Amino acid sequence: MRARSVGIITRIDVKDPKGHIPSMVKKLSYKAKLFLDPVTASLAGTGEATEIDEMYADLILIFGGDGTILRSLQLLPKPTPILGINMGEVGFLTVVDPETALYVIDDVLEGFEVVERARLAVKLNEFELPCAMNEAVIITARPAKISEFKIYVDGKFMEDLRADGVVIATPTGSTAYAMSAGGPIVDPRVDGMIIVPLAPYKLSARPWVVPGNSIVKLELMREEKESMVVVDGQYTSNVKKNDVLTFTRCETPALFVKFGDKFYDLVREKLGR
Ligand SMILES: NC(=O)c1ccc[n+]([C@@H]2O[C@H](COP(=O)([O-])OP(=O)(O)OC[C@H]3O[C@@H](n4cnc5c(N)ncnc54)[C@H](O)[C@@H]3O)[C@@H](O)[C@H]2O)c1
Ligand SMILES: Nc1ncnc2c1ncn2[C@@H]1O[C@H](COP(=O)(O)OP(=O)(O)OP(=O)(O)O)[C@@H](O)[C@H]1O
Repeated sequence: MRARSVGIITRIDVKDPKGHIPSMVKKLSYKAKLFLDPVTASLAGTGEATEIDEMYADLILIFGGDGTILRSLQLLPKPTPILGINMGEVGFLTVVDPETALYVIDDVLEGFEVVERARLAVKLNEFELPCAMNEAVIITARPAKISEFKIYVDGKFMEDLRADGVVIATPTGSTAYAMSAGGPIVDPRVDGMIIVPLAPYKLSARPWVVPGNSIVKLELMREEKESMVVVDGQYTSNVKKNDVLTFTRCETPALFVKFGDKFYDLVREKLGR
């Protein structure tokens, strides 16, 4: 693919002492039509800004950490290839080092390949929530309270759990919250959905991996204990007894610019610390 228009999104509290972001804007302004989010426009000293939900571009550059990628994915108006430049702490999804970004972009503008990453569609009863790149977490609204729910896969009863909650993750999200909760690390090329109980009050409870095209349903059982569903740490909604959450594959995967095959290096280098 080639990019004739590029959107640039920057983490709100970014620190950029070396001026990587204004340099990128200047360089790209000769090569492509640019859409700058308000943070980027202010750093670059240009008057014109475009909100993320108005960025109809061929390519999106994101200066930030993983949270900035997750947030942008929920706001972008159409599926667009993303290249993340790490201006955050961990940067598992932001694979380009800011020191090399100006060189990397030359190659990318010559043409790039796109990798699809599966997302999760989340429904609360009949109401569609934003698709999850990492996961949906169902968790008690009050700390140190226990929730109770039943999980079904393709109409078959899987198990009932009393627990703090449960994480339903994509393979991409397997290295995030799901990993911390004891779930397996899953290569993102695997077509699967990961179900990880959070502090289950049950000796036999274990994480599950089910096929990526499964229909997973979760039914809340307890009346008096309110819970929440949180999508990618960005979107939150309250859930209550008899609510049913449904998880399926999202029709629109996330698109990332292919940048080496770094998954195992990233796991070793970023999560092994
Ligand atoms: N105990 C935990 O591990 C825990 C708790 C809450 C949220 N999270 C994760 O945080 C994400 C939201 O990110 P945020 O930056 O807005 O919140 P945040 O600032 O609280 O950061 C959470 C951390 O998770 C890392 N992370 C996010 N996605 C990742 C991925 N796919 N692989 C590896 N690491 C990843 C981030 O780099 C960051 O260090 C959620 O989707 C959830 O996965 C993790
Ligand atoms: N323009 C913005 N407006 C509002 N919130 C933003 C904006 N940019 C970033 N954020 C939020 O700020 C938080 C911190 O950003 P981010 O996760 O990118 O950095 P980080 O946590 O240091 O990096 P990492 O996730 O790689 O460890 C995230 O929750 C993100 O959603």
